[in-house]
Amino acid sequence: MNVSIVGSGYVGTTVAACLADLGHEVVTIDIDEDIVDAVNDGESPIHEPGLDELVAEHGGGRLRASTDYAEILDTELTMLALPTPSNDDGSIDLQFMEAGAASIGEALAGAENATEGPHLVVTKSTVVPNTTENRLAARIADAGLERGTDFLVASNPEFQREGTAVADFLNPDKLVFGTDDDRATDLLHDLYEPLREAADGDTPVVETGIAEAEMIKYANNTFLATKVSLINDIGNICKEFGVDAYEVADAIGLDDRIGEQFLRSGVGWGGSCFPKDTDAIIAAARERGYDPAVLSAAVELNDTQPERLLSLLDDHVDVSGKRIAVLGLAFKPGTDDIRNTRAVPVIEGLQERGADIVAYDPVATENMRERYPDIEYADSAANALAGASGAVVVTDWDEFAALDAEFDDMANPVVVDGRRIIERRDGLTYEGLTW
Ligand SMILES: NC(=O)C1=CN([C@@H]2O[C@H](COP(=O)(O)OP(=O)(O)OC[C@H]3O[C@@H](n4cnc5c(N)ncnc54)[C@H](O)[C@@H]3O)[C@@H](O)[C@H]2O)C=CC1
Ligand SMILES: O=C(O)[C@H]1O[C@H](OP(=O)(O)OP(=O)(O)OC[C@H]2O[C@@H](n3ccc(=O)[nH]c3=O)[C@H](O)[C@@H]2O)[C@H](O)[C@@H](O)[C@@H]1O
Repeated sequence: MNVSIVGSGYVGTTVAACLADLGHEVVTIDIDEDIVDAVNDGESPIHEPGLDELVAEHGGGRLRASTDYAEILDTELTMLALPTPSNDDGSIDLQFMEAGAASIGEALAGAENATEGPHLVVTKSTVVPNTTENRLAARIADAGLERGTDFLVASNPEFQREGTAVADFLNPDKLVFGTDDDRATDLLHDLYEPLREAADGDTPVVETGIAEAEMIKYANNTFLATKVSLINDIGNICKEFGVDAYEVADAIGLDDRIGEQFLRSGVGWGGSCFPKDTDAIIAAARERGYDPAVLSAAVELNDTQPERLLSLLDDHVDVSGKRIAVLGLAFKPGTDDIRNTRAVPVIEGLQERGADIVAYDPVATENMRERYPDIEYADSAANALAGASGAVVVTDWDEFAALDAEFDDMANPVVVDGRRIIERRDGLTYEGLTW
């Protein structure tokens, strides 16, 4: 199939490179010329394990990039993989999606569509229910086009995670096709047929309405975020009783109805999606007169975990004027992404207390330096710990599990672990956040 993808960022590039690898002819359209040049030169514009190899193999061949929306005319369907950030009040900001949809409309209106039948426009980005039909279809139609005759719309949300995006896309737990037209459903089946064949054909396909598909994505992300907040709530209770929340989580995870994943309690969830998607669906619900009590509590609890971490440190050290090590800055291990990382409230809490911060992360230091240029950054965990009067662990990087003698070089060996990654041992004052 000939496929176009508007937006060549984390999702667009990953999906494009994987679809090219599965045999489709794919073109990505991006306004950023550096990204377009990189893809055509066979270089991945983003860091994801396995993506460099796929872009190197197909870039400039079955995978091309362009700044020209007219490229969509030679394709059977166009996916929108544009950003959906938050407005100041937490609601979804649709400016990028509406601009992309308007450009698609202009391209479709301005030239003869080379493919048979109405062009299919698929929302890959995460958008609140009814956005595709009410907002995006309307922007496409603004060019003088008629939905149903000139174009169709559908929703096909994406569930990949950062750090494992290629593997997640190629081996999904499910595919969700939100359509209101048989031709749209058939095209999505054609698109994913090679993926399902490669995955032994047993990937479940959920055929549903467009708004249902949009809501499935929010339900998925907010359920997982709430699951982590719930285990953090339970973990905080455990801590009050001196009970190990990880032993409790391991046991309850054996119940199939609960499941073992997303039960790692600690300093909370961050990243480019859980916080913005939770805020967006809460804002959209409130706009319609419903206040989602559980989701609001999940956010509130997530916001308090960093302060709980710091109050445990306060129990052992008066941090004012003292050197305090922050281990881990990325929102999770395996990425240099610091968007909504829990390290930010931890750093700000330490600054409010007058601490002298020294931070370390294996890959995210430069990103954090842009945000906080005035704090000290160490080039190793050992150098961050040397002379420190206390340390907090924010990201569960594997290398922190190997730390041992490095704690002996601290001025005062106190560690508060927000991710259950450091070994408790003699000579170290160790506090786990929920154990
Ligand atoms: N990052 C992730 O792991 C996941 C993200 N999502 C969702 O996918 C969507 C996209 O997210 P990311 O890929 O992370 O965004 P991103 O910010 O990495 O990429 C967006 C790309 O769109 C380009 N762009 C902006 N305006 C444009 C326009 N008018 N025309 C053409 N290109 C334009 C930008 O230059 C950028 O390269 C969001 O809705 C997000 O919630 C869903 C699942 C996973
Ligand atoms: O919509 C998205 O962008 C994506 O958001 C998340 O993926 P991601 O944010 O990349 O990372 P996760 O592995 O889900 O972790 C999110 C946060 O939760 C935290 N977490 C996760 C699991 C856990 O048990 N405990 C915990 O604190 C992580 O440390 C991290 O800060 C979802 O897992 C993906 O399915 C979804 O596609």
